[in-house]
Amino acid sequence: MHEIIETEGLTRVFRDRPAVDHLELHIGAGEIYGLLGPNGAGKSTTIHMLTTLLTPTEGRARVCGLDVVRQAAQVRRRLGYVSQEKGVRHRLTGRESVELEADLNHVPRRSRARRVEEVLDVVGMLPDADRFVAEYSGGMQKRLDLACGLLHLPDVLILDEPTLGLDVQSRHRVWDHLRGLRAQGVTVLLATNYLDEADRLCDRITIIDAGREVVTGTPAELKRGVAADTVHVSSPAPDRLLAAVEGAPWVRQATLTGREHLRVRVDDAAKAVPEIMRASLAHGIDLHGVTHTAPTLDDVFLLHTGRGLSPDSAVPDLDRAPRPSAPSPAPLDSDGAARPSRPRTQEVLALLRRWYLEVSRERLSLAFTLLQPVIWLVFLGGAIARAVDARVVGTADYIGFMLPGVIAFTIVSTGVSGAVPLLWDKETGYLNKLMSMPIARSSLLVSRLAFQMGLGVAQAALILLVAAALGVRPAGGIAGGLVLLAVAALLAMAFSALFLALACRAPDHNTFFAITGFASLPLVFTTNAFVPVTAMPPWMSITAHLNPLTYAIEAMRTLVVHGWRPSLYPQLLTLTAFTLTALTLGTHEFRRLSRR
Ligand SMILES: Nc1ncnc2c1ncn2[C@@H]1O[C@H](COP(=O)(O)OP(=O)(O)OP(=O)(O)O)[C@@H](O)[C@H]1O
Repeated sequence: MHEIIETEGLTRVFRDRPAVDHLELHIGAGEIYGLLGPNGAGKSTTIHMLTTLLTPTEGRARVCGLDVVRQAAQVRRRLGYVSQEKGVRHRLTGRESVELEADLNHVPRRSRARRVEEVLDVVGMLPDADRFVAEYSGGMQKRLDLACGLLHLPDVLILDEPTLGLDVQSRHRVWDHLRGLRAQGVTVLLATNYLDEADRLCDRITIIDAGREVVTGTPAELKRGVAADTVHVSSPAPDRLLAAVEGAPWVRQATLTGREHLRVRVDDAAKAVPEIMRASLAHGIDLHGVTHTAPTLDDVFLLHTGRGLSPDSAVPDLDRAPRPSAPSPAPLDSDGAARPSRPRTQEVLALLRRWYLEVSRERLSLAFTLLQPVIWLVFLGGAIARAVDARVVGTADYIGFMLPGVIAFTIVSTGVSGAVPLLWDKETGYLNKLMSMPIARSSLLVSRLAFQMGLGVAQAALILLVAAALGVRPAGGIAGGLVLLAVAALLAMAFSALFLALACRAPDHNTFFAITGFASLPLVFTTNAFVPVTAMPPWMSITAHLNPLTYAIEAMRTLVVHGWRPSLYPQLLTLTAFTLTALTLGTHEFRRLSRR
C-alpha cells in the first residue's frame, strides 16, 4: 500500500497530559479514512499535528512523504483542511469568503469564478451565496467551510467533524462528494463522532480513546471482530436481571446502561432472548421491552474499552431520511488545482481586499473614527486655545500645536482596532484555517500592516484637510506635509505591529481590551500632545522622553509649526528605530503564534 499519511509514535502533551499518545496511523492513497472517538479522544489534536498547526511533542508524522515539522510549508501545499470550528467571516458574503479562500489557495484567476460557483453548488449554497455570512445558520456556515475546503484539488483532504450540525440532506451531499473525491484519487481523512458516518463512508477506521489507538480496520472487520449481537432490555429492575443473567454461558457481557436499561452482548440474539425471558420469569422481574441489534461500531468500542461512545454519536434518523438526488461531484480539473502563480501577490491582494471589505462595512465605527479627530480639533482644540499661554506652547496657533497629537492618537486607536480581526480569527478558529493554507505566513502580517499603514496615512491626510479648513497649514509646505504623512505611516506601522504582538499573546479579546484600555490613558497623557516637554515638571518630562509617541508628535509639530529644522532628523531617527523594534516584536510574536 502506498502510504499518504503515516505516523510513528505521534504524541502531543498538554500540561503533562497526553492528548495524543504514541499514535500509529498508516493511511493509503485514495482511502477515506476515519478517526472515530468520543469527545476529547484526541482526534482534533491529531489533525492539528497533521495539518502542521501543532508540533508533536514526540514521534513523527509524514504527509505525502513530507515531514510535518521539517517540511511544513510543502505539506500545506498538498492538503486541504476543513476545521471543526466555523471560520466565520462575518462581514463578508458567502461568495466573497469562498473567493478569498480561492485566492489564498492559489486557484488561478481565470478559473476562479467557475470553481467558486461549482463548490457553492456542491454544498447547496448557491441560493444564499450573496448573503452575509453573519446571517447564516450554523449548518450553512459549516457548508460554506466545506465549500472552501473543496476549492482546490489537494492530494489529501483532512476534515474535522465535516458534517457536525448539518441536516440529513446536506450530510448525504457531503458524503457523496467525498466519495467522488476518492474516485479521483484524493485521500480523505476525517475525524468524526458519528458512528454512521464512519460506518458508511470510511474504507478504514482507527478508533481512538484518551489519545491512544483502540483498534484499526475496515468497519466490516471491526464489527465481525465483535461477533456478537446486543440485546437491549428495558425493565424496572435491570440490576436484578443483571445479577440473574451474569455469568450464564450465553452471555458475553452485561452492562447497566440506565436506571431501567440493561445491555447484554450475546453470541446469538435468537437464542438469548428466550433465555432472558426465562430468567425474568424465574426471578419475578418485570420486562417492559426486549430488542436486539447486530454489532455496531459502538459495540466495537465497548468491547475494547468497556464503555460506549458518546450518546450523540449515532444519527438515528438517517435511514428514514429522504435521500437527495446525488449531485455528481464537481470535476476538479487540473486548471482548478493549486498552482502557484505569483502566489505572494495574489495572497496579499486577496487579504487586502478582505480587510478593505470588512472595514468599509463597519459603517458606524468608520464614522466614529473619522469624526473623533474633528471633535478633538474643532471643539477641544478651540476650547483649550483660549486658556493656553502662547509663550508656553511656543505658538499662538494652538490648533496647529495640537494637530500632531490628534493625528498620533487617532493612529494609535486605529492600531488597536487593527488587531481585532486577528483576535476574532484566533477565537473563531479561522486563523487555524489560514495557517493551514499554502500561504506564506508573512503575507498575513504584511497585508495587515500595509493595510493599517494605508489607513493611518488616509486618516492623517483627512485630519490635515480638516485643519486646513480651520486655517492651519504646515509651515514646512507641501514637502513638509508629505513628510508628515510618512511619519504617520511609520507610526501606524509601529503601533499596529505592537498591538498585533499583544493580540498574538493575549489569550482572548477581553484580556486584550483590558490591557489596551489600561495602557491608553498613560500613553496619551505622558506625551507632549497638549503641553511641550520644556513646560513639564521633571518627572513628567522623563516619562514623556520614554514615550515613543513624543518623538512622532515632536517631528510632526516641527513640520506643522516651525518648518524644516535640524532637530527633525534625530526625531525621525528615533521614530524609525522604534518602528523597527515594534516590527521585530510583531514578527516574533506572530511567528511564535504560528508555531505552537
Ligand atoms: N490547547 C490545549 N491545551 C490544553 N489541553 C488541550 C488543548 N487542546 C486539546 N486539549 C485536550 O486534549 C484532549 C484531546 O482534545 P481533542 O480536541 O483533540 O479531542 P477530540 O477527540 O477532537 O474531541 P471532540 O470530539 O470533542 O472534538 C482533551 O482532553 C482536550 O481537553
